[in-house]
Amino acid sequence: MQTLTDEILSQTIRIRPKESHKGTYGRVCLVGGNDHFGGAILMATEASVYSGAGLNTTLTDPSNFVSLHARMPEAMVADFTSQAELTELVAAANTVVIGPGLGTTTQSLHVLQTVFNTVAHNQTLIVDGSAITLVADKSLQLPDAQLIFTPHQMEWQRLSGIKIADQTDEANEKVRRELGGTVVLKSHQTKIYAPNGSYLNTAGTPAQATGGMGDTLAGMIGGFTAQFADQTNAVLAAVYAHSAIADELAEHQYVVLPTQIIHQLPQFMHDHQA
Ligand SMILES: NC(=O)C1=CN([C@@H]2O[C@H](COP(=O)(O)OP(=O)(O)OC[C@H]3O[C@@H](n4cnc5c(N)ncnc54)[C@H](O)[C@@H]3O)[C@@H](O)[C@H]2O)[C@@H](O)CC1
Ligand SMILES: Nc1ncnc2c1ncn2[C@@H]1O[C@H](COP(=O)(O)OP(=O)(O)O)[C@@H](O)[C@H]1O
Ligand SMILES: [Mg+2]
Repeated sequence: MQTLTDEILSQTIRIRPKESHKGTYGRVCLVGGNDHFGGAILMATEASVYSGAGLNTTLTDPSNFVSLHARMPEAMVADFTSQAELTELVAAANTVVIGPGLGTTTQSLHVLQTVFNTVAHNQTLIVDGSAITLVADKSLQLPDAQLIFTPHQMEWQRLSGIKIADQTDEANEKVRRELGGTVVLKSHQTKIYAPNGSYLNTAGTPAQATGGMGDTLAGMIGGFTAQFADQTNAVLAAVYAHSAIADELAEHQYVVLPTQIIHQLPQFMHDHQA
């Protein structure tokens, strides 16, 4: 297992070429946020926007439209209960993030199944939060896409069948191979099991232990994978940046809020581009 260092940032975050436009930096679709968990998809969206994804569209419950527009005029919004909008927008994305605040109702399942039926082999699909729980509970068949799962330990227990106490590298890697794709197993020391090897994130702080922290990471992974060509490095850099920013803030703060990490992103990425 390799330990992540700040080298992953300069290996991943590129100085932007002059001749470029929003289309150069990827299209992200974020799907989630039911009528109880609007905050989750709001944070994921804000994290993708602040990571620099060129175009961001959020598919959510209409009850979240006003708050999304008010906080983030940069993002477009659409109704995830409309099958037509969902399929059209998801099909046009480079990266799709599904799960933050999606919930586990029949409607949530319908949205997830539609996304799974729509995504194609060349698209990156980040499966987070409720989407992981639904895949596990309903034994859903996974789509043929570039899959990135972002479970915390309890979600990984549900998805992999491995109890938290038994989540060894060997057992985790075996299930990753069966699932295909990459697994970001979140904890106080997040581990990333990728097709090319596994990585340990020693950055991060208990000041991060607050609701919405993972929703924010999912949005960052969305923004990074949409912009940066090497998909594994994009995931690793997002995980590392999320924790490294928190560590900097925690030098002077007891708790670090997800939105504070998000607002530091443009400056942090500026300081680590190469
Ligand atoms: N503001 C919002 O709208 C928020 C919405 N959220 C959404 O709520 C839904 C349910 O997610 P939850 O994770 O809260 O619920 P879950 O029921 O999936 O998992 C939480 C449970 O797992 C346990 N657990 C064990 N190890 C853990 C670890 N390493 N990290 C985290 N939890 C661990 C916790 O003690 C807790 O009992 C998701 O869709 C999520 O996106 C949450 O992110 C909280 C904030
Ligand atoms: N004690 C801790 N030390 C370091 N990182 C932590 C700690 N507690 C939580 N985190 C990080 O916070 C995030 C929590 O994700 P998650 O549980 O999915 O949050 P939510 O679903 O509420 O957004 C993960 O990235 C995890 O690594
Ligand atoms: Mg979560």
